[in-house]
Amino acid sequence: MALRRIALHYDCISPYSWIGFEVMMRHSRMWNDPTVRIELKPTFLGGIMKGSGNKPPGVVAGKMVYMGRDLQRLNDFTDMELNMLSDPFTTLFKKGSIKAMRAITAMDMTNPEVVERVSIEVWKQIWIHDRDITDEAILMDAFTSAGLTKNKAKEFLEMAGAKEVKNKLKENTEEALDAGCFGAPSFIVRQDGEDDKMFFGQDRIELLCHQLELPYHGAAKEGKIF
Ligand SMILES: N[C@@H](CCC(=O)N[C@@H](CS)C(=O)NCC(=O)O)C(=O)O
Repeated sequence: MALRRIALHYDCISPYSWIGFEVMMRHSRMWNDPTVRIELKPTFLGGIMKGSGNKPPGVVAGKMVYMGRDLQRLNDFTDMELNMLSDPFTTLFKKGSIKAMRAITAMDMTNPEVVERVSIEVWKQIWIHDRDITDEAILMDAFTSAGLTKNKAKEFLEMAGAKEVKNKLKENTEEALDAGCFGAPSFIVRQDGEDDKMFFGQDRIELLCHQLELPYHGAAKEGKIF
């Protein structure tokens, strides 16, 4: 069978991206299918919002309240321990995630094997510990918790300022916009001879599986997301 590629566009500022990432990676391991390739695409959600003319759910008061409840329900359903942020407005809209996502992009360009572990540790810092991921010391903690040496972690933080890295993050973001993305996580399915198909949300992995005729193994397996 011809190769099916699934581009997973995510941003660590987005808790739903974390869930989508874990669920997709678990499915990929369970499928163990050489005709399916997951391509991790660190993306800048702020750029997606701007480029698509969308607004983050948090700017609508009711959606922010709902998101808090939704995350709690997701915790109850899985073994995740997501916390609502103590100051969501500052964390999500003033501080953002660009430095973290640029550093992860630098890893993707040079050491892609660390991207999965590091991304998860960055999500933990913000969405479990409510820590400031614009602070380099917090990012260092995340990178070293993922197994990087201090020197290597520092190197990636420095690389985050490089033009090629900034351009690559922009490129991933534009690629998502071109496919019609307006939020995260987004999954773009690519197959030779077929139009690209975009799926928005961790809760649409079931439909993605149906589209690709791949087994869906649930949002959580025996209560575990991982
Ligand atoms: N139902 C989706 C919601 C995902 C979601 O709300 N993502 C936010 C970022 S954390 C977003 O991009 N929202 C844009 C929108 O809802 O239009 C899911 O469960 O994954």
